[in-house]
Amino acid sequence: MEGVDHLADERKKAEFNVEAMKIVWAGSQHNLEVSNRISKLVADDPAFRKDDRTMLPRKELFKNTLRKAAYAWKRINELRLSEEEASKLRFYVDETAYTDLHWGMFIPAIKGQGTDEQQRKWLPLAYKMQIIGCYAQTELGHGSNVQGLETTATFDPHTDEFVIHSPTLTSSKWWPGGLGKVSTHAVTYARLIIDGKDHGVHGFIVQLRSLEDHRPLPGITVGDIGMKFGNGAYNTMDNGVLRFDHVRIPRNQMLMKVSQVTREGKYKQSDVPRQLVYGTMVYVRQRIVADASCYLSRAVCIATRYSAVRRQFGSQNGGPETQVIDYKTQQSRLFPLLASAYAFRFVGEWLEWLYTDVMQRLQANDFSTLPEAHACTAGLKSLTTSVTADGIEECRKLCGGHGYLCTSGLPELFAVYVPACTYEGDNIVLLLQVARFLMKTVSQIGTGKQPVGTIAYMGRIEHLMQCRCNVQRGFAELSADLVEAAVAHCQLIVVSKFIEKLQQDIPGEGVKQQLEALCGIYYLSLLHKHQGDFLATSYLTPKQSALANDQLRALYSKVRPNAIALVDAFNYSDHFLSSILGRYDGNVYPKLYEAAWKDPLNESVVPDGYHEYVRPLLKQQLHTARL
Ligand SMILES: CCCCCCCC/C=C\CCCC(=O)SCCNC(=O)CCNC(=O)[C@H](O)C(C)(C)COP(=O)(O)OP(=O)(O)OC[C@H]1O[C@@H](n2cnc3c(N)ncnc32)[C@H](O)[C@@H]1OP(=O)(O)O
Ligand SMILES: Cc1cc2nc3c(=O)[nH]c(=O)nc-3n(C[C@H](O)[C@H](O)[C@H](O)COP(=O)(O)OP(=O)(O)OC[C@H]3O[C@@H](n4cnc5c(N)ncnc54)[C@H](O)[C@@H]3O)c2cc1C
Repeated sequence: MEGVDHLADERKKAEFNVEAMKIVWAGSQHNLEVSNRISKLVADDPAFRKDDRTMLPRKELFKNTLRKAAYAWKRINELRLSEEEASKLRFYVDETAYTDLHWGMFIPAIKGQGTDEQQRKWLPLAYKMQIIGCYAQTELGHGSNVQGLETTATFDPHTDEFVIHSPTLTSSKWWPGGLGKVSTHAVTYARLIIDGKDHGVHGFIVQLRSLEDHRPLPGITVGDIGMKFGNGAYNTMDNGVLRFDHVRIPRNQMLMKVSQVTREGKYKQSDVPRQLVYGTMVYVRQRIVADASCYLSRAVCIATRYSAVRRQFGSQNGGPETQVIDYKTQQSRLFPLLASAYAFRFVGEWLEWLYTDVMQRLQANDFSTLPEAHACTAGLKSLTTSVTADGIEECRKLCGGHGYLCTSGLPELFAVYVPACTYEGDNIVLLLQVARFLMKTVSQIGTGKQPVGTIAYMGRIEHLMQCRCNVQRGFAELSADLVEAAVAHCQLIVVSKFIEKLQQDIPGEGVKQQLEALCGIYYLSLLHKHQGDFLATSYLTPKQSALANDQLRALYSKVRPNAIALVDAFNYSDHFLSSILGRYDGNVYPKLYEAAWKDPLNESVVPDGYHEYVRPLLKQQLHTARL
């Protein structure tokens, strides 16, 4: 029934102030106000419709994305939105587009690695979208191994230019988002060669397409790499292939904050670590952690609301059947994901703080926290994206058969999200970086150096103090175990940041209690999952392990009446969720029924192809039957 809130009874059960929880989730009253305003602006505008996305053929889908991106930009200018509001608008438009890379990587790369002069020249053009840029690092042959990139940038002292070249097929740039069909410029990573000497990988601003007719400039071959996983999803993005045939760019288009090439062809390194060339990746990994909570919470919101609507078995004396959310098995799969969404929100907030702190230190030439920032961004990116991708798929299963329909919103959410486990650093490769950092720390503890920050706890572990560890020896052989250690380290960060959040003043009736319950679910479910490790290492006795499990079940019961309100606190509009199963009003069945009839296959009663391919079969059966 239209207008009826089928989840009203569930909402009445809430034992906390949902509006106050919305503020906690948003980060502040101000953030909540901006989110409300901008999400409504997008939801109310039919130009941002997205319910047909999974049905559109690629070319139409892509053109539609271009239209939406242009329209979003028009609205941003008409309404004079601030940078914060504009980025919220792109978030609520909820369609992966070339603009993500322009704002998310091209501009940050110039800001982070360009000199003041370079920033003055390029940023105003980019901010006004008079040029559109992408981040062209990965090649056909190498993605993870950045030092293995093959594209060359050879300095020509006669003309004061770099010659950008793709010497092999495997050196073709491959994957950069926005490159395939739209970008006019790319921050391109290439090996710097001066006088035959290879100085390693550096960033260069290279124009790819004419600003007049959008054709590739001489020496440039560029296109899209083809369809990707799922319908709609990441296919709104033009991930591209790019080859250079001795393309010349002026010397001042090498990004020169970290190192410089002089007019005479001298290579000079600033007094900063060369790893700052990787700075854009650190920035984006930090953003990806913040995003993980958004994706996971969307899936959890859909699965929680639907689990309260869906009933199976358990009818007593002709009464209603049991809501599937009341099954302990459903709770034990769903509530740890609900808790994870909140946990990732808070660790994302903390990581943003850590990143800002590192940036401020770098300004003051203090590079001491860079390795920790690299380990935290790499490790948390890996942990949160893996859990989120698996969590979205679990939410699909929690919704039974209907979860498999595109109208549930879950298949597209999974398809668009799952590459986050690969892009911006393959998750295993990133965990190996964390493992390396941990092993280095162990070796330093042995020499008496006290670890600080997120590794301070290692200084309190007695047996680590006796360790004499060489990072290289045995590392490869033990890498699978070291990856597990890296995950455990990252989980510890997530748990400790959740606990630190609870130590803050959190206003709103019952809000803190709910967060305490969720925090308990987060760490107790981890403890339960890994109880074998805890028992094997005697960190827990079997009795303690059993008690922890009892406590976990008790927390599920505590959260159960609050579950719907806890997902309402994410404050997602029906437009943003784009899911019949996750509708705010829970009016699932009539809407599923209605939507089925809107499928293009149902436009005609007899399908195209019937007369060619089905009718002859039936005729043949009639003939056989007569025989
Ligand atoms: C609103 C904004 C939202 C933006 C969101 C946009 C989303 C758009 C969606 C998708 C975009 C996707 C874009 C991409 O995928 S871009 C390509 C990303 N590529 C990668 O991530 C490659 C992964 N590989 C690497 O990062 C590295 O090469 C490495 C694997 C980490 C290191 O390899 P290697 O062992 O060869 O190391 P090096 O010799 O290069 O360096 C050794 C020392 O440096 C330290 N290190 C490495 N990386 C960093 C870093 N980033 N920062 C600081 N320090 C770093 C490393 O630990 C070594 O240190 P040590 O002390 O041990 O010597
Ligand atoms: C949707 C999408 C968007 C992207 N956007 C961009 C972009 O805008 N710009 C850009 O430059 N790039 C982009 N990329 C590329 C992306 O960054 C790389 O694909 C990613 O860094 C992984 O590198 P790879 O493909 O070389 O994987 P590989 O390293 O080849 O990984 C293959 C397998 O090998 C394993 N492996 C690799 N090295 C090791 C090791 N040392 N030890 C153990 N196992 C190892 C990995 O775990 C994985 O299982 C994008 C990729 C995708 C999927």
